[in-house]
Amino acid sequence: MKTTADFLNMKKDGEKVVMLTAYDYPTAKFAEDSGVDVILVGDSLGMVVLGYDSTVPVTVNDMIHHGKAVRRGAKDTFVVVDMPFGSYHGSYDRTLQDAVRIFQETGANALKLEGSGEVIHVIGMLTDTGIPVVAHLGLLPQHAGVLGGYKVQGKTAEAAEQLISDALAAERAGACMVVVECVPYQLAKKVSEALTIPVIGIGAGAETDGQVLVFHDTVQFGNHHIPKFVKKFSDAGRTIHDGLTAYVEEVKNGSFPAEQHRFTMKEEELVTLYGSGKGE
Ligand SMILES: Nc1nc(=O)c2c([nH]1)NC[C@@H]1CN(c3ccc(C(=O)N[C@@H](CCC(=O)O)C(=O)O)cc3)CN21
Ligand SMILES: CC(C)C(=O)C(=O)O
Ligand SMILES: [Mg+2]
Repeated sequence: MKTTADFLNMKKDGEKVVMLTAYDYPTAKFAEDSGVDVILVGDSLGMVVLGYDSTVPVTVNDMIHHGKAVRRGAKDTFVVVDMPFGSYHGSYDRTLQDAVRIFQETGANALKLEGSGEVIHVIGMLTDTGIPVVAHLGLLPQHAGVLGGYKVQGKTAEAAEQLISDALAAERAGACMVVVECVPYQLAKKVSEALTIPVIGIGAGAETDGQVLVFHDTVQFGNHHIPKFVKKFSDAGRTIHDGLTAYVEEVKNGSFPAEQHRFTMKEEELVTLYGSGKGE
């Protein structure tokens, strides 16, 4: 299992950190077997596996349910779990209670929080408690309602400067990693150069310390909208569709199940059952 210290060294050595989302046991196993460095149990699960049209309806219990399955599937991979909408903006006590629950019950190695401002204090508070924290800046999907949709962030010099200072503040507060989502590549590069901790990009170009993608986008699992910044590395959706239409067709036309898919009763049992050797 890699540690936060290993990720710092990877950045120093110029080795990219590969992060991928997973939400269940088999996907976590695939991710671990493929050599992914960090698995993110993203609240994007609300959209790609629960069918909501944003991440806002996702609950602490949802994150725990999926986080536990991922942990069981990837025992040797660093697992980060997203804190869901509204779970870290209330009182200190409630935030700590939710964070401790997610961290203890899932066995995650770190929690991820979207935003800056007040969230910087929360990063410090959780780090002081002993919970490693990944910061998430740029496009904040939990703020889509306020931001007016999923739009590229940090496009003006002023917004870019703000994002750099937010990233520095997150690092000072103790964050072990930063995810920057949907920002111009020139800004992502500047942020990566400004920080000691690894900066993981999504829709942020190639000049970050690592990349993260949503599993269902990477392998085209499902017929959801796939953002422009995604490369489709395989076509699982097509493979699954082809397999299932063949299944339907073969049941309908009687070619499945075949002889090798059935069980047979012995001749003497058939004699007892039917009084003759004919079970057919
Ligand atoms: N399937 C999936 N993939 C993701 O990467 C993802 C989620 N869901 N859900 C949570 C957030 C939301 N994210 C998104 C979703 C859509 C766009 C998108 O459609 N962006 C536009 C560009 C918008 C612009 O030009 O300002 C695009 O065409 O890609 C971006 C990020 C990233 N995360
Ligand atoms: C898009 C990534 C960074 C994320 O937060 C998620 O999958 O929820
Ligand atoms: Mg998320």
